[in-house]
Amino acid sequence: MGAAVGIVMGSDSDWPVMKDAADVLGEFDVEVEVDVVSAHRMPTEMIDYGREAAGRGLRVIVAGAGGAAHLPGMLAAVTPLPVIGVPVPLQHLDGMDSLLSIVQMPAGVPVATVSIGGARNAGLLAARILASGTDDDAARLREQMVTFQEGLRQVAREKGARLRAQRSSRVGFGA
Ligand SMILES: Nc1c(C(=O)O)ncn1[C@@H]1O[C@H](COP(=O)(O)O)[C@@H](O)[C@H]1O
Repeated sequence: MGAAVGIVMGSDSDWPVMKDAADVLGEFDVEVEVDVVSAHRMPTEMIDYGREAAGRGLRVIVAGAGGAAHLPGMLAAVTPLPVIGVPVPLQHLDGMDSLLSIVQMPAGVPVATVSIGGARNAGLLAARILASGTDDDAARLREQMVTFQEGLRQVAREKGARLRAQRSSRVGFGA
């Protein structure tokens, strides 16, 4: 089977952030494709990518960009697929510029925006979208997601236990 999720970014300089989306989807055995597609620097290829994505078998697009981040919104304008936008922090403005560029979409053109640098959550959201289907693969993904959530719960419980143990071992004033 071909890739179910397309992970694209405005530049290869976004990869250290965007890699987290590919990694977590790998943990869920979801096939991905990765590429650089820039709305600003290669507008015609970007439009082609968005227009052809569904026909090529992709089911979700994760798009990351920094600064004036038009890529996720422009892809959402030309594809019927769900688009998840990842604001990539650059040296200036800490990613707030990118966050606002991605999140403030006009009515009718939704982009599911994650936090600044939140590519791992973007990958997890893509997995959840795939898991909402009615096919066998969706059922497998749902099961895997429940196991993953159980792992999170376990880690949080251990954090609480550590904190409680730390406090109970302290004696004296201010403990
Ligand atoms: N925001 C966009 C778009 C776009 O939205 O089309 N294309 C490139 N970029 C961003 O420019 C930043 C700097 O890129 P370079 O490192 O290549 O100079 C990257 O974060 C990229 O996502």
